[in-house]
Amino acid sequence: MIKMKDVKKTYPNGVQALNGITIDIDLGEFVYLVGQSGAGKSTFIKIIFGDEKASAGDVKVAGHDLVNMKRKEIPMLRRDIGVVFQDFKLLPTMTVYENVAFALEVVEETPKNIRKRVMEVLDQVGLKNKARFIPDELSGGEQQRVAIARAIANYPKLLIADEPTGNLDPDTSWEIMKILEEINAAGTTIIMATHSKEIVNTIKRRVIAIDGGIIVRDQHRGDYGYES
Ligand SMILES: Nc1ncnc2c1ncn2[C@@H]1O[C@H](COP(=O)(O)OP(=O)(O)OP(=O)(O)O)[C@@H](O)[C@H]1O
Repeated sequence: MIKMKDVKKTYPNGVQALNGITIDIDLGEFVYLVGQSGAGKSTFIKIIFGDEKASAGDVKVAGHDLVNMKRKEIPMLRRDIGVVFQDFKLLPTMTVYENVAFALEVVEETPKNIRKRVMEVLDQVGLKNKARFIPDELSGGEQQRVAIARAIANYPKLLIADEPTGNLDPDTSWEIMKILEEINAAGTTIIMATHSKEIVNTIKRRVIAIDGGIIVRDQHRGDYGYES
């Protein structure tokens, strides 16, 4: 699903955020990405969904060659990847329904299929009854569930979550984790950057630790390994 070889990233200001990352992540895996602030987690994630380009090395994601990819090909890559952020990034003037439908309209799904699929994913995240609400009328956990529904609406092979529970209280965080586990159990590969020691040490999965732009640990059913 993801194959990186000696990937480096130097930002225009000279910061070397990634210093030689080599990694294989298989279809269906659930991977935590851990590391201190500034370690390079977000940069790693941005390279995977084509938000930043590697300065050197090879990057293959869901069959796409990201190094030789042209900008106009990025939408094709994004069809295979759903992304969820710490701050939800919902469109504030649109309803829950419209936020999710939007993700399907841009890939030119038919109106009939959009209606069916939006209600299906809202049901999956337990928010069918809030379809007409706007984001401001929802709790943080509910907003994150809408963001997850939007991210999976187009059946992505890969779901990337950059600190999805970072703004949520512990109970709500466990609800979000339950949903992510269900999505993974249905076959979607998940990569989740997190600072939550409790989550990583409780729901045991592969742990990739990044420090100073390199992978310092890659452990099957690993621990968080830092003080939170
Ligand atoms: N757009 C950018 N331009 C220049 N430097 C950047 C940019 N984005 C990140 N950096 C730098 O690259 C390094 C890695 O940052 P990155 O955001 O990948 O870390 P992180 O592990 O995700 O941190 P956090 O846990 O705080 O989100 C840091 O030194 C950061 O300042």
